[in-house]
Amino acid sequence: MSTPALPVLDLSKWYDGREARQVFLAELRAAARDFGFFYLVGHDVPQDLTDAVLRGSRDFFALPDADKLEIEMVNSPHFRGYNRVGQERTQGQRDWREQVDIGSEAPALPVEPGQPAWTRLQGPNQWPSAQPELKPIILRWQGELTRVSTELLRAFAVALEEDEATFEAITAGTPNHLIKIIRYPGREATESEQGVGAHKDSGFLTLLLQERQKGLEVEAADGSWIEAEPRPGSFVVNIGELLEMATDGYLKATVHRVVTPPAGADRLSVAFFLGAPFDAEIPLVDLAPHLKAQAAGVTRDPTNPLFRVSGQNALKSRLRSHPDVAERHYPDLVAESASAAADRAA
Ligand SMILES: O=C(O)CCC(=O)C(=O)O
Ligand SMILES: [Fe+2]
Repeated sequence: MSTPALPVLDLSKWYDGREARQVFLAELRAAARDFGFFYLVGHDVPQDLTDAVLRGSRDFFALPDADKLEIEMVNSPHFRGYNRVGQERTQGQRDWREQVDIGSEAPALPVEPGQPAWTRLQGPNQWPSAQPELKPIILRWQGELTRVSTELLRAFAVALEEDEATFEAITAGTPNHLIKIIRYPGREATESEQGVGAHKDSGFLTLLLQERQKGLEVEAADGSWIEAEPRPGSFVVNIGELLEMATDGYLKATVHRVVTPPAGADRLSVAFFLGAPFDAEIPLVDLAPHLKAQAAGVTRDPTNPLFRVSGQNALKSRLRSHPDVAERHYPDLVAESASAAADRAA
């Protein structure tokens, strides 16, 4: 395996006495500031579970279309379930991938007048009846990755010279997350190469499991693209827009994309996005002056407003990525944003 351009961090150092912890924190700060991306090893997620997740993912995508479409996302007001290739969009362009979205398991809240629209994001997942073994595997995965990402967020707080519990409002109780099981089919190079278009992740932290095919690319400070090849036993970790916002840009959310594999190959990955509970306000960390002096501020993008309430951010991202779900389950909001756009154009 070639030497990776992105740093490799070992989470076992965080648990391994004071000196090792200090080394880990310095590495974490540097990786987060220089790239916003790193590989994580030493995380203690059992290999047999990782293998089962990858096998279960492969088995799902090998099911007949009818079994996959049984859990099509458009059935779900909570944006859970299966999307066919080309169904999802990034920056208005079709992504060449099929995928299943699975969130925190919770009952849907009653839809009542006056409730914010994002309360409709909470709800049950859709599970394929043709593959009953998938649900217990993914629920175990949710538990393990919640443990790792919660611990990482504690480490980030300490690396920022804050109390370990700074982000407790995000991770206490049942933290909010989204798992995306993704398959990128291969394609002739003459077609679009957009597996997923260039974007930043919208949550706090992302932990990505890659199978064997490369394709993930990370934007470097000079605008070039760094390949983040699969490394067995590791996760690729990156910072999302909410952690950038919480730290006034001291930690940064980095743009990345996936390039479609060549015809005849395909690529499998499983992403875990740690978000904040929908009703949580994003905490704004009051950084020590010497850190504040290095904080770049939050990137402002008029086409991508950031909100303090987590659910508002989550709904914004979901409506943008899944216009079919938006039209079926949120017609009021679609009409509202169309008229706001018309007002702006007038
Ligand atoms: O599949 C991957 O490697 C990355 C996917 C990704 O960046 C995303 O879904 O946000
Ligand atoms: Fe991403």
